[in-house]
Amino acid sequence: MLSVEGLTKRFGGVAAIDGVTLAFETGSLTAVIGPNGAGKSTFFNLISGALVPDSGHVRLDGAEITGLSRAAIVRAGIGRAFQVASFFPTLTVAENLVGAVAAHRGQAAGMLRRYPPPGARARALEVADMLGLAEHADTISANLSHGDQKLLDIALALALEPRVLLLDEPTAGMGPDERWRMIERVQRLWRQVGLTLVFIEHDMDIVFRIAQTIRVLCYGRVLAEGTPDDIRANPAVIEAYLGTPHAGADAA
Ligand SMILES: Nc1ncnc2c1ncn2[C@@H]1O[C@H](COP(=O)(O)OP(=O)(O)OP(=O)(O)O)[C@@H](O)[C@H]1O
Repeated sequence: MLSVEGLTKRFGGVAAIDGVTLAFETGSLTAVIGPNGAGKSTFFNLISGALVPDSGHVRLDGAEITGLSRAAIVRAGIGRAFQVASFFPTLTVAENLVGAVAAHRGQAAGMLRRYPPPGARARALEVADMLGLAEHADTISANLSHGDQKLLDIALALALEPRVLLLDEPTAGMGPDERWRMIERVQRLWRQVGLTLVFIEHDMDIVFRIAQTIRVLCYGRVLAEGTPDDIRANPAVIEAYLGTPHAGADAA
């Protein structure tokens, strides 16, 4: 289980995350939602080690990971895919993934194109297949569609064999069709790998359709947590975020 306790991060006078205590059950699929500026990205930055909290704890299966380096947190089992793509655009999908697999195994990254370490390409192709990218294995990454570039970003995080995967707005910037294709792939991946998956999402149709549980942040604090049904009916969430009772309520 991933848990945070009393987590706090201030930027000047603003408490972006303010005494947040939350838990994410092993193997669960959770959406983190909230208005702009609620602290969602800061929350992910604190868990993944991009930011160090002012106070509080982050624990994975009881082990303290607070304040560890990003690399140490990845090794502990927390992966993250970003809103902004993080691959090498001039390399193919497979080459990018071989690099990630090899680095994760502590193998030298040099000479990878000509001499990939034994087993690394097979594992890279397996990961590509999990995200539906197998047919693009030899495509130069820069030539992928926007949606496939986001899938590659997730594949790169997956190559590091995380137990927890954080996805920051996986459908950002996508049209409706591409958006649902992405969500279907993410959901399939979650089922297949048995990950603890936590995602930030602004599209409430997606959130209510796929999340098992939802955590709502507002002004850096936990406004509500519960099942999609709990959240839809929560007066504080409706007032602060959803506006009217959610129209997509029957979609789930
Ligand atoms: N590096 C920073 N320096 C100063 N203030 C910051 C920094 N990062 C975030 N903040 C502030 O912290 C608060 C929370 O920001 P954060 O980006 O975490 O919210 P968010 O919920 O992810 O927003 P959005 O939905 O718009 O992405 C905001 O008031 C923001 O201006």
